[in-house]
Amino acid sequence: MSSLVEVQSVTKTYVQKAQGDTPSRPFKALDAVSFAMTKPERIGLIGPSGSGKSTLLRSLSGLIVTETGTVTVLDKTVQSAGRLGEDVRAARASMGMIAQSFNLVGRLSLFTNAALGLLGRINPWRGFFGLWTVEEKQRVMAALDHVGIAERAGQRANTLSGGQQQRGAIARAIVQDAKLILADEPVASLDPVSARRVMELLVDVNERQKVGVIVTLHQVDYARKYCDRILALKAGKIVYDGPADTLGLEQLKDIYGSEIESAYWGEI
Ligand SMILES: Nc1ncnc2c1ncn2[C@@H]1O[C@H](COP(=O)(O)OP(=O)(O)OP(=O)(O)O)[C@@H](O)[C@H]1O
Repeated sequence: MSSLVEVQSVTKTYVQKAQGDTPSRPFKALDAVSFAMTKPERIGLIGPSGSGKSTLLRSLSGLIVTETGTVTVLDKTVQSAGRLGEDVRAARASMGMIAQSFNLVGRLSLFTNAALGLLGRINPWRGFFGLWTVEEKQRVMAALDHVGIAERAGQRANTLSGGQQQRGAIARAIVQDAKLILADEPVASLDPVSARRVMELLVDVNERQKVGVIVTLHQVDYARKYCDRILALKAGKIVYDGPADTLGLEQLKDIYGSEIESAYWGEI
């Protein structure tokens, strides 16, 4: 395997609707974005609101199809020149996705939600009827234990706290044996203690299981603390790609402008 993720010159244009006297016009949500992850890293994707973070993350899994450029994950083409690759399903099978909320199927138990990580590799009917083998059950319980919520296995997902649901989504990615986790604002709606626990778990799966992590974060502080590399977007362009600890305050002020005070709690 040459790289976990390779993004080459990806551009995504949306049409901004007319407002008042201003006619509708195209604008680039992603503008010739390129980067690669050659070993399992933790990349924090930061930038002001509307800078293109979610668009970039969603294009990595092919949920958003870009006009130009190529996205490759684990040497499988997710998309190229505006078309999904033939390998996109195989690529997705190795990606664990974690969103800000609604990660789990609310009416199903936590156990079943985590077991859904097995679906890519078993007969879907067996999954549909919950006919898991003993080994599969053990695998699911081990993952729930790993994220510290095994005692909640039988509980309906919609009765779990936000932090427990996020941990359930991480357990599902572990069960799936994901090689890459794509997390879109996974801690945005959590209290600080739950947020810290979720970020620590992402560090843990990265370090112990060698899973690459790409996580969008509103809070720069989390990116600096829990990620080893930061990609900063501004108006659809990458304006910083480097170690988390060398991203300086002046650069941050330049990236965030007036949003800096809500994006960064450190000393300004
Ligand atoms: N379907 C769409 N149609 C039109 N414009 C869109 C669409 N999806 C996103 N955009 C625009 O593209 C830009 C980038 O959006 P994106 O959600 O990627 O930003 P973001 O950095 O994740 O923002 P936030 O931090 O606020 O979530 C924004 O200006 C957004 O309004």
